Amino acid sequence: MTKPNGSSLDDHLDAEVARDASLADTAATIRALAAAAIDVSETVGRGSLAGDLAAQGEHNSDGDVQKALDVIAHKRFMQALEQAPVAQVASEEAEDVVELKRDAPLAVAIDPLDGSSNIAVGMVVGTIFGIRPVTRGEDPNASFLTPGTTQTAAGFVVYGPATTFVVTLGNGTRIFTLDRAEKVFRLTHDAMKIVPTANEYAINASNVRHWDGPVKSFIEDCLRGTEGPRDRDFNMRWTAALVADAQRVLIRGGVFLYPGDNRKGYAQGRLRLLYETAPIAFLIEQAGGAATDGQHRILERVATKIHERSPLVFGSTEEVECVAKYYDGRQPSAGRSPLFGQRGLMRS
Ligand SMILES: O=P(O)(O)OC[C@H]1O[C@](O)(COP(=O)(O)O)[C@@H](O)[C@@H]1O
Ligand SMILES: [Mg+2]
Ligand SMILES: [Mg+2]
Repeated sequence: MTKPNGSSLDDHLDAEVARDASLADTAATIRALAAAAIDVSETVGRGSLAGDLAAQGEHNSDGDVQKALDVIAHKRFMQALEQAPVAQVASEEAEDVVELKRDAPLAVAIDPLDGSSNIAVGMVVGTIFGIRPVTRGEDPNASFLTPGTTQTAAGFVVYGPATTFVVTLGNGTRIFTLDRAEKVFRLTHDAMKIVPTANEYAINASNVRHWDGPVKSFIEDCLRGTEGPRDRDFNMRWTAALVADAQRVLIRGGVFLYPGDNRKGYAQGRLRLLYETAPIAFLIEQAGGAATDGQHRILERVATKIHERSPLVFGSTEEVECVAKYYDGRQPSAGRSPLFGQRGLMRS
């Protein structure tokens, strides 16, 4: 049994290992990641006093320019994972799989610093990770080319006004908040339950002209509010850090979309399957929500390469299901009733 609010992440991990002894290595890895997160939190908290954390460096695996904080976080988390029972790491900030302890049982996919565009403006950033068993074989990527259902744990850290550590080991999703004085993560949100429906959506609406028909129709019907088929008004939020949007959805529901679109290189959206969408999907499902690529469950998706992207729609079950209806034609208003005349603001 998990201890009440205020109990430490360590206590929770002990309880999880008592429930299932096979989680001992996973728990040890989470402890190492949490210690590193406290260090990264301190650097983020110093802001510009820590130097130019947004200073630009090399290009990473995805072609994004690495910022100083991306590199600091990558190094600190790699250092942590070297001390854990981890054989392989797939990091956003490393082109190839990094080999650690040869005979160790686990593989970790990590986005050391999520929300990089927020660094320069002192806004929320985070870290995302997914842990899965090692698959031994010829292919050095083999451990990561398995469905998200093989994850033994997933989590993310939000470096915001408070630093939070959000984690699941397959037995519910919990939020631990950093007690800065004692340098301990303490339980603040036990066994979370995402409300099945809510009037809030998150999408980067500047991409409207690039979206496909179902996404345009879904968002347009949200915008039409009580005058449209949804018959209720919606609010919109976009933090530009997946971790912060995910934490909001966990706490008060809603739906997040980063779909594929017709910009060059964005057919599968922007987010990476192994260290962004699959861990978030595990956490969301463990809190009673849903996570799809628009139609299909993210956790069943299998990567073919370590930096593969995937579309992501997650949140309150009824909202995620509603998006699927626009994709498969079950939503009668999909493709008609435009906002402005015959041709909608967002429909081509
Ligand atoms: O700038 P956009 O297209 O709105 O994308 C924002 C999304 O990109 C990300 O910043 C991608 O993460 P990285 O910063 O790790 O590359 C997400 O956190 C966020 O949801
Ligand atoms: Mg990211
Ligand atoms: Mg990143």
